Amino acid sequence: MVLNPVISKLVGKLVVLASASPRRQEILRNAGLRFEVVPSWFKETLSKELFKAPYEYAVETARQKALEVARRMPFKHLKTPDMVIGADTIVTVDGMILEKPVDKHDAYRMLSSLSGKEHSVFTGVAIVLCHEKENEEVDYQLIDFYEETKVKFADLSEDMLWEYINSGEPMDKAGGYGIQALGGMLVEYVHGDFLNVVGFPLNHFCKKLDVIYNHRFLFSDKTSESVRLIHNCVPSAPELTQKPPNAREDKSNPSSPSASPAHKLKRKNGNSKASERSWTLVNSLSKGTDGETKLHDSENKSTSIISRDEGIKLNVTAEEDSEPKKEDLQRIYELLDGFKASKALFTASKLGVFDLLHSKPGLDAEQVAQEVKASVKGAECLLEACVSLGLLRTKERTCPKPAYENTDLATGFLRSDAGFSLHGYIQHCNDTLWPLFSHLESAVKEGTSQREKVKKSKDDNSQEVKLRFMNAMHSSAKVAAKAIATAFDLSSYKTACDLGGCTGAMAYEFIKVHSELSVTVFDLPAVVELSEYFHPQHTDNRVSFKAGDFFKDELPKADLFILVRILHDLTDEKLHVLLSKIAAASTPGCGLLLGEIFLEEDRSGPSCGLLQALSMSEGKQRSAAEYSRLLKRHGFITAHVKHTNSLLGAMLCVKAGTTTASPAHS
Ligand SMILES: O=c1[nH]cc([C@@H]2O[C@H](COP(=O)(O)OP(=O)(O)OP(=O)(O)O)[C@@H](O)[C@H]2O)c(=O)[nH]1
Repeated sequence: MVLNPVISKLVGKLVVLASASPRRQEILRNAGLRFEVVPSWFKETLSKELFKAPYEYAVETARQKALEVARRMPFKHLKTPDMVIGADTIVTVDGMILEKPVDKHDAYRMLSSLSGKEHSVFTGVAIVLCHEKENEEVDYQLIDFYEETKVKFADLSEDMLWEYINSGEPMDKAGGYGIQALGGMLVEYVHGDFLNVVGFPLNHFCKKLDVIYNHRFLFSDKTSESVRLIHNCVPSAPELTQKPPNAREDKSNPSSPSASPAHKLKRKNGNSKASERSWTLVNSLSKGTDGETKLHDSENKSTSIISRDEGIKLNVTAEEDSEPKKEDLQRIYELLDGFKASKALFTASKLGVFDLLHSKPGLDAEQVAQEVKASVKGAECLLEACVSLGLLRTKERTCPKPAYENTDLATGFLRSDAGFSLHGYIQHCNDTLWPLFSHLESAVKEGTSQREKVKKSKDDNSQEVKLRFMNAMHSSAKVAAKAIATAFDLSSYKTACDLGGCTGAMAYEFIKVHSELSVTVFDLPAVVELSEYFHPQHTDNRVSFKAGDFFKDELPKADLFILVRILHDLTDEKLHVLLSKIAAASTPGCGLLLGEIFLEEDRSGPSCGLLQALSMSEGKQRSAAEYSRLLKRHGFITAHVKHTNSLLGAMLCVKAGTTTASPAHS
């Protein structure tokens, strides 16, 4: 086996790592593999006593992790990966399976059981190969394996143990240690693959790839014994989480895997950290009616009920006066204080603090106060708050008064003349969104936007107000423009029309990255008139502006229509009016490129989209699949969806019909 050719077989394929483990990502990245990370939502709830050997448990967990992602992606991400890789690492000692400790005491229990002894580390790996069939169904083929490494720990004194535990390192690691870091100091010897202990057996994986690709038994030969069509062979996770009717708990034997209730339980169940914790101290387990399993946690005095198909349904806590957890309190206070942080940012931006400290870094509070015409006390508080928010930092100097300067964040985004300045958008947040949100309670009760309640000043229609709004749109468009413009290969398109393109921020970025493209910005006459304030110094005649109303007027001819942050503002009704006009102006093969915040399919996030919806006057936030369905009704078939580095996702759709242009995925 030669490594590089093996990895290079995967070039151009959509390889997905179904793991949140940073170590797995690093191991594979260092090996030169290009992949996307989609952490698995599989809840590690398999009953350990169902498996004859510990490695079977690790392999089955790895399979379920990978399959969950392989099954989810065509629906959630609207793309089918070529390969999904899942892994699960466990440690076994004295017949017990150790996973990641749930708290310091659990870590102590694990590490003291490893002290002075040899133990085994197993990593189960599952490779799921996805084959899309013509009818859009997907066939899955599964290859799995495991690797064992023996590790011997030195005798660990109590002091050593606690010092290590207090370093925090054990908490997200199988067996409670990280061999690659401080944990390496506890180890006397390693027999076998070191990377297997860290979380991924790279060598064995490459050998498997070699077999898959170089021996050509997989993609071409579906009858191979090594390949399994998963619906024939893999029990679903709920089946595996049930105890067999005759399974007995051997509580008398401490080495029996079933003796420790923690082994039967998963730490990852439930959505919240609170429910994760309540799993960990469970110390009795009883079978209820209707296939429910009840878990009694005597220490936390709580009962959790697991149903056959749903995982945890309920978590009833009997006593509520226990110490609140620090992270929970922190999270709540972060939310409570969110508005204060926003307002501190708005104020510092409005007073010009970031511009001032860019031109004169190292001023103290008194000097800043003088320059921005504020009180010394007020400036001092504001500057300190900005330091705590990571927007400013204090410069080291001998003088007793702290001297302030911008952090990279402020330099990059908060200066009014920064390339990606959000100054205009911050002003919009302060002047328009902030007052709207102060009426949120009525907005929610009445189900209407509160725009008319926000006091209108008589010059609301003034040029200055319009320019301020355009500036806000301009700054947020500039930040997202590159990600949208480069999301797909658009080389087959020569003319584009950016509908509602405002100042042309998007259009100028598009022509920068697509040398053959010309873009017409189509917007309302008042917008087009003011857009010249925003044109770059050296305008390019590949960008032109056309005034019109896209609901009423004829649209310019183009072979690519661009709609960035337009559709979420429209009701379904208006959206159909606009889409039918675009469809009428498009010929088969024409593209429609959407830039929007795409909600999760279950509408559980992202919060930036859901929070924005709270102040929207009409329209609604939608998921990529929803947009895709709406566009399909107008003959646009979704070609690709891309989750970009910016807040916006990108979706490229193509007008159906006989076509000459066929855009490729970049
Ligand atoms: O010496 C080390 N041993 C183990 C680890 C890390 O431990 C975890 C094992 O946990 P698991 O297999 O359940 O994987 P997760 O981290 O939960 O990620 P998934 O999303 O894949 O479930 C793993 O991260 C190892 O890397 C270590 O770092 N050093």
